[in-house]
Amino acid sequence: MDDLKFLLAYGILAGVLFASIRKALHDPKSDNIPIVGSSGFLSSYRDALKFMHHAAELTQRGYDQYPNGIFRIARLFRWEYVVTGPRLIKDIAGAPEHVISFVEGVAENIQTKYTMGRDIAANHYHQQAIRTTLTRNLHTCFPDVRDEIISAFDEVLQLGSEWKSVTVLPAMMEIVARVSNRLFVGLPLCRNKAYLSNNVEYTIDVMRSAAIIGLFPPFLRPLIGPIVSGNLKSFQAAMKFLGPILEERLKKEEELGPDWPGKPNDLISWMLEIAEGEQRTVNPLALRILSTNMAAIHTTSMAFTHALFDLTTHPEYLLPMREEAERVIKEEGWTKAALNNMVKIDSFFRESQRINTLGPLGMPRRVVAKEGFRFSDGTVLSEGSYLSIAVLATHKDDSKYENAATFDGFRFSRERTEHMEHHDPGSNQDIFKRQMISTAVDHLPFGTGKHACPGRFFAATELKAMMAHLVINYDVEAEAKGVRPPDRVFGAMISPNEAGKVRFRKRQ
Ligand code: HEM
Repeated sequence: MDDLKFLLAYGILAGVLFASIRKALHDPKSDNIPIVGSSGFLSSYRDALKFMHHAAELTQRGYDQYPNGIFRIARLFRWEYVVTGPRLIKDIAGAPEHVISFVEGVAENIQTKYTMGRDIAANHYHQQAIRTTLTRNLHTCFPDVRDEIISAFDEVLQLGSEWKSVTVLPAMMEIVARVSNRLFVGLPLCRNKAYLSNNVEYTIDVMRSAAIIGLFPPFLRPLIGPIVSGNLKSFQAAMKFLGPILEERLKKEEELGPDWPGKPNDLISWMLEIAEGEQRTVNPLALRILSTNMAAIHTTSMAFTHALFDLTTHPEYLLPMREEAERVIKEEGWTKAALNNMVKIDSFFRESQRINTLGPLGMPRRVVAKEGFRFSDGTVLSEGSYLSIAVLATHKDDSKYENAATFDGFRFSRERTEHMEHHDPGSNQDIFKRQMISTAVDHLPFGTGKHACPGRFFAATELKAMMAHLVINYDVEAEAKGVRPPDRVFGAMISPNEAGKVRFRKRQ
């Protein structure tokens, strides 16, 4: 459908649906939950449109008024219930899936049913493989990760001793896609440019289709969804690459058994160890490789890009991180365990993730229990309510972080050192809480609780190894001294500037 026809159809439908939207916005059980913005029908509709460009301001306004409670903001066809404060965040983090659903919350954002199919929402064995086998294999597979980082930096950045400007986000997307796929599908596919860019395209395809479907009221989505996202081109393209490999693996298992000699140690094998019945066929396996790429590539490359923009805006951090990386590698060599001792680099990422969240809101959920959900302060959200957490406002709260608005790259490594000096070194509990991978009610880049990102151990290993490689081997500086390329804001999503550049050169 071309754009004009699409807009026309949408305009007519919007008119017809006017009255039903009003009904959808009214929920008597939640009438006592304060509204940030307007409560009138037309004005709340205007607020919903405003949310697309001012989500962070609206959320911050709500957070300032209700720092330990729940407020609501109008979205196009529903209310968004925004939760703040440690007590209520804990309520969400600990709630079971059949009461407050992660899957249904995410489904609203990516329209899973139409963009990726019902099966992926119903069966999560790839997440189990990431949480267990992939994470356990990080030590063993670290030499592969390291090898891929070296060749990807060389081939993607193509640097010599002269300064060169590089557009950071696309370059990091390529490097991260390669390094991640070294563990997901192995060599040689992890270096196939067409396969890698198709993975990036798949995520964009899904997000674009989801955004269009989300413009329609829920009852029209079963009609519109398949038209908008039917047979995503990038899924068909991915099958060209993944199909033959998966067929080969399935054939080998059938002929030689599950532990055949020379079986690769990668995500395909780890998924096959868990998958049962129908899931042990090419399409479901390919969809899960794509879905893992979707969860991994954009998030990790955005985190590295933000960190690089932070580093070049605050160049005073470069030498201490270089000194740390060189010292640790000299003492321990390039191992996963050595990364644990790079506390400054770890702290730098934790701080960068604190300041640069994926959006003002996080941890999207939907209440699915028939009786609704009662928070520990007595507030009730009825079945069907969509909720999320004011992540960015929490991270920028001065009562939780000293000078919260200021980027302080070593705030967490300092806290860890101070803790070591003043406490029994045997009681390590609190120190670990300040690591990049540790989630908390006031530190939510990876979420917290039951659905906290299972890929964060891999992401941290990859990001820290990339940063150590970078500071040891390259000089890096801002394109314009002291200027950080401004973030891009799309509705409730914040991304580092995709055109932002920094300058690199190989160290002499
Ligand atoms: C810096 C990089 C990353 C960030 C910032 C990130 C962030 C997140 C967040 C915020 C969630 C949702 C948590 C919630 O709502 O409670 C999540 C879930 C998830 N992430 Fe990540 N992630 C990253 C890297 C990765 C990687 C590398 C993988 C795969 C290897 C991965 C796989 C997943 C999966 C499978 C889920 C769904 C978990 C579930 O259903 O319980 N992520 N991630």
